[in-house]
Amino acid sequence: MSVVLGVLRLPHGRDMRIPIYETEHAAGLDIMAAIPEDKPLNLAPGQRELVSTGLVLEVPAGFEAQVRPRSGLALKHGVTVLNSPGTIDADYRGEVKVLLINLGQVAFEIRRGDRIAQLVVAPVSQVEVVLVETVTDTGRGEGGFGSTGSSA
Ligand SMILES: O=c1ccn([C@H]2C[C@H](O)[C@@H](COP(=O)(O)OP(=O)(O)OP(=O)(O)O)O2)c(=O)[nH]1
Ligand SMILES: [Mg+2]
Repeated sequence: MSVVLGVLRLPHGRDMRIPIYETEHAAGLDIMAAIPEDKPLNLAPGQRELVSTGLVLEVPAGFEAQVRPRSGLALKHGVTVLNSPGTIDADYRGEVKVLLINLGQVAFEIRRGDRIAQLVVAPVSQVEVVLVETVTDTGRGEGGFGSTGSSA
């Protein structure tokens, strides 16, 4: 059975196309900037901005929607999602927004309808949190952060 993602377009996003998978097995649904046509966003180097998408999602319980960067924007312009991957909780009913940052050297202009990020819908587990006094021994133990060596 397919997983259904409810997508509501807010008034300022009514004319925008709904997110679609661009290829047969794409993981991400591209989402667009729903900013005013006459007010493009000029993202200066180092600047971050919360960008409207005009979308409210109804993510099914047991899933989340992740807001991920588009690799092309990152490679060509140094523009990425600051809090990547952003988390859209299944019970969130506000507008999905994308926190973009320009890590490049030059300003980057975003216009209405530009694809700024992608949504990946993924299953999540809510666990039962149990307070314990000890944890089991393992081979790794406390080793981490490069403890297994730096060579391939
Ligand atoms: O990139 C993002 C990340 C989050 N959200 C929305 C949906 C999410 O369900 C809500 C809360 O996100 P998060 O838990 O990451 O933020 P918080 O700082 O912990 O805020 P809160 O106290 O509201 O949980 O904000 C977005 O629209 N875009
Ligand atoms: Mg939170």
